[in-house]
Amino acid sequence: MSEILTISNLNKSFGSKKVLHDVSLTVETGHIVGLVGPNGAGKSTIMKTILGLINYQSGDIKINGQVVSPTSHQALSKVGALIEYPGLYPFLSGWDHLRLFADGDNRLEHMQDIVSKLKMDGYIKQKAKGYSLGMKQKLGIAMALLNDPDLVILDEPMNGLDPQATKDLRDLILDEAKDGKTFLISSHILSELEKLAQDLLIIDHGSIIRQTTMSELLASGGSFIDLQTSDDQAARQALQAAGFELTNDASLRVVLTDSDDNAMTNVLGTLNNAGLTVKDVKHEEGSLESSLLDLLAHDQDQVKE
Ligand SMILES: Nc1ncnc2c1ncn2[C@@H]1O[C@H](COP(=O)(O)OP(=O)(O)OP(=O)(O)O)[C@@H](O)[C@H]1O
Repeated sequence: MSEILTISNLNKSFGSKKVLHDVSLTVETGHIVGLVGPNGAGKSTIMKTILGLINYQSGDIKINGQVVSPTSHQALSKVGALIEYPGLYPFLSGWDHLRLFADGDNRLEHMQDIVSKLKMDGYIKQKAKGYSLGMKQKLGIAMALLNDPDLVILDEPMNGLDPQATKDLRDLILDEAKDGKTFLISSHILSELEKLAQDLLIIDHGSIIRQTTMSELLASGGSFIDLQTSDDQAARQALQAAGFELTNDASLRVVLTDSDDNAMTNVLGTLNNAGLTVKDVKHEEGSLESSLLDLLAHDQDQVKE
């Protein structure tokens, strides 16, 4: 496997405020990588430094082995990006925007192709000043993908997209990744990222607290049995007395361990023996959201110590 992007010991301050602390990460060629973390953690700042849009105090950013900085852009010729909101000219049409950005021999073909894939045919010839948030966002994504980049950096690309447009974008990203393109995507819509990303970079307070794969993180989130009974308080006591681990929240949730193959039977048997009626039961796998919240809570505890 080769790495298309490597960042080593990146430090960035705005005035006296330090926002990136020794950030080191790698992005494998052809992978879809999610960059996740709380508001203000430093996701956009990392993306902007990768794109040479802002300077940094120390560290090293390389794309395909070439250094990137505000004064060294060569490697960025094969990078497409959408950061925050796309800067659009209100009196030009979407098609005009694409024409301004399109490069290479088959540019008209590429433009039509991306317009069709993102289902923008109906309004692409209209002036951008009349576009909705989602239409603008799609145009920004189209511009990022237009010139067949090797690496695509998307900051909150699902912002403003309706469910159909979100699915269209997901399918497009998955298709492009199959053809070997690499994506670095930040998003707060974790359920969407869960369907897309195979690798994850988790950032908190300007530091990468974990670089992992989606499957590894989800597996670490465990699985559960969620229950509703005729008397949840009595059910909690009966299950705890029988040795089951329960989560501390208000719901009645049994934590499953790998070693317990008959957990469902045993849980239901325990409740039955206690004379309780089970009204609802669900087997739930850990989600990206729950795994991430656990990790961030753990990081907060370490910051306090
Ligand atoms: N131009 C700037 N001047 C001063 N501080 C800035 C500037 N840009 C960002 N910051 C600060 O840097 C920190 C990281 O911001 P950044 O926008 O990278 O976070 P983020 O993870 O993208 O957040 P969000 O999820 O809210 O978009 C924040 O504390 C922010 O206030």
